[in-house]
Amino acid sequence: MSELSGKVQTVLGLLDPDQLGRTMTHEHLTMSFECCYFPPPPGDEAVAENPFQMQHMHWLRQNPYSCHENLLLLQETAAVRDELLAYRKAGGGTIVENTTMGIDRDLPTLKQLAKDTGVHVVAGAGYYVDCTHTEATKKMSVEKLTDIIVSEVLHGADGTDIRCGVIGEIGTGWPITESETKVLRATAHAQAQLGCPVIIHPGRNPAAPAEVVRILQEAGGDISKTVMSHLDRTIFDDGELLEFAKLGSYLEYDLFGTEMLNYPYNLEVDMPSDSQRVKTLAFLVKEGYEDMIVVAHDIHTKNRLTKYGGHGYSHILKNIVPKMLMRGISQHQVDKILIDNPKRWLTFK
Ligand SMILES: CC(=O)NCCS(=O)(=O)O
Repeated sequence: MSELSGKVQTVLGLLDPDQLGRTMTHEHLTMSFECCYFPPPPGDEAVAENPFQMQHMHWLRQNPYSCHENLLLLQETAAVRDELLAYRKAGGGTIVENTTMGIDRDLPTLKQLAKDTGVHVVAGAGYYVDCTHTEATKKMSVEKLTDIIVSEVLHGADGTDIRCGVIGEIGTGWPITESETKVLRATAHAQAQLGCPVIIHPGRNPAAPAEVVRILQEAGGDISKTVMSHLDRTIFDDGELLEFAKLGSYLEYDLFGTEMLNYPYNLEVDMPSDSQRVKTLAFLVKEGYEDMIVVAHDIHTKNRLTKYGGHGYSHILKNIVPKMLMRGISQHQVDKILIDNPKRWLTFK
């Protein structure tokens, strides 16, 4: 039996799962999202150049990806430190930090933030979406990719001895590219060796999550220890959602706090409001999936920090939990979503 078995691996070392407490399963504390820059609507170029003023906050919420500076969360470590202290005060215990290779993962900063704030931080291994894969990555065999991912969990990543405690977010688009498929197979092989949690960023198409599950399953992955992220912008039809839920992955609603009229990466998508997200959670609970739901904010741009008038990392604990209770999700079920489900997922087999 490995020393990881029955434990959770944080950036500060192994932890007894009972110590995790309330857990956000998909956040970023330091990263760059430059890879996904989207040009501003015609005529808005000047606002995009100088966005951080009170009168531009609504514009930033509507166009978060159209301003280079907004994509540099890695410049905000001091603000994030304050946010994590507030998160602890609000009853938070753990954050899964999903930054992988390609979007400026910074493990020493994560370790320092965990030390400074007392929040447990679990870091992510592996690769983000295809456009961030280097030429060298694209040429690697599945075996080589597997070795790298395994090493990030067992020995440390990015030239440090800081170990990742989860594989992901593993980035995939739609359609899934050849390089992303290799990374998914490597993820499944590494998971089979390590018995570790996996988390996936699916492409923006309702068929994408099930296709990822198919590839992982075929390569020997454990879907019962896999989180499917971003369902709030991916599957909208209740019937399709229940079909996907039957495949057995954790179901993650992780864009709490995001309200956006035109989702630039797929204009077909109507981004839900927080009220609609809570309604979907209540639906899934009613259908018997209370043991499979996990939640987060997926903060990946500056404007979502409280420093810039955003909702911050405590929004779910402070505002969404009361709304969940009001909409018929019991305290026991809320505790499953915030504590028990993340704990089960994050514990190595
Ligand atoms: C960092 C990240 O991948 N966030 C998800 C953004 S998306 O618009 O929901 O794909």
